[in-house]
Amino acid sequence: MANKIILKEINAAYGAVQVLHGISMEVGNGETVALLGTNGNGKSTLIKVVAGLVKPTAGQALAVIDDVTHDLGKLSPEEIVNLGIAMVPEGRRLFPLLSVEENLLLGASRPFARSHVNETLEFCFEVFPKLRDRRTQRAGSMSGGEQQMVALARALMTMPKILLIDEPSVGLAPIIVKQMIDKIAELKVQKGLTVLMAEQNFTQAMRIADRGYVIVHGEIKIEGSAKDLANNDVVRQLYMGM
Ligand SMILES: Nc1ncnc2c1ncn2[C@@H]1O[C@H](COP(=O)(O)OP(=O)(O)OP(=O)(O)O)[C@@H](O)[C@H]1O
Repeated sequence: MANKIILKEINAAYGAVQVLHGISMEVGNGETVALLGTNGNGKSTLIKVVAGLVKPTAGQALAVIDDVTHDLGKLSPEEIVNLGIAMVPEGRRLFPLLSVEENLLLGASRPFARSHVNETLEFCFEVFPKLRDRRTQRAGSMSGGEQQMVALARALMTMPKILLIDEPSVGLAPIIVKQMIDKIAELKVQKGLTVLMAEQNFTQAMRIADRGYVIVHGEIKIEGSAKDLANNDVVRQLYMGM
């Protein structure tokens, strides 16, 4: 059964300020697609459109879940989570005073996930053994990398089919970024996920992405495979200073 995202000519605005201009893109079943671009170009806003947190002012945001098409513009964020689309927000947004385990359990709020909570929690602890060791520790006292693990695991607790990940590498040391990106690739295979990931770190993102889209000032400027993008002059200028 296929799980996809299809965006058609999406515009989005904060008040009078339009930040997305006619974005059309697709994330195919089982694909990992990277949304690339430097700060403030609209990556987070686009992720939020898919999560239902920002409503498009024009265009259509569709998700296909188990072969059924849904219009995301007409659904609440909660309904979108219930469909099987989970977001790992930028900056992790954990409950700092709650324990690691309590944060994870809050992820299992949708009815389908609630009935599988024990096995999903066990799966998360197998993926991130450190979280099992630290299950009673307050999330706010974990390191940045550990907090990113909690945020990723909390999204997995919703038992998603499509995973949206906003800037997983922000504020993390290079070695931790590499581990986190590897973990996302591993999870995608294990769970057969469709993944849309916003990331500024071009090299790390394109290590695991099947394709990428580069957003500049709220428009898609370039799209292609990792190889196409790495050979593109504009990308080389933007990311590699060449
Ligand atoms: N809640 C908001 N209200 C008003 N403007 C906003 C809001 N959120 C984002 N913006 C503006 O929208 C534009 C796009 O921001 P967005 O966060 O989508 O970019 P980004 O590429 O994800 O960058 P970053 O990695 O810094 O989050 C920016 O100019 C930003 O200032």
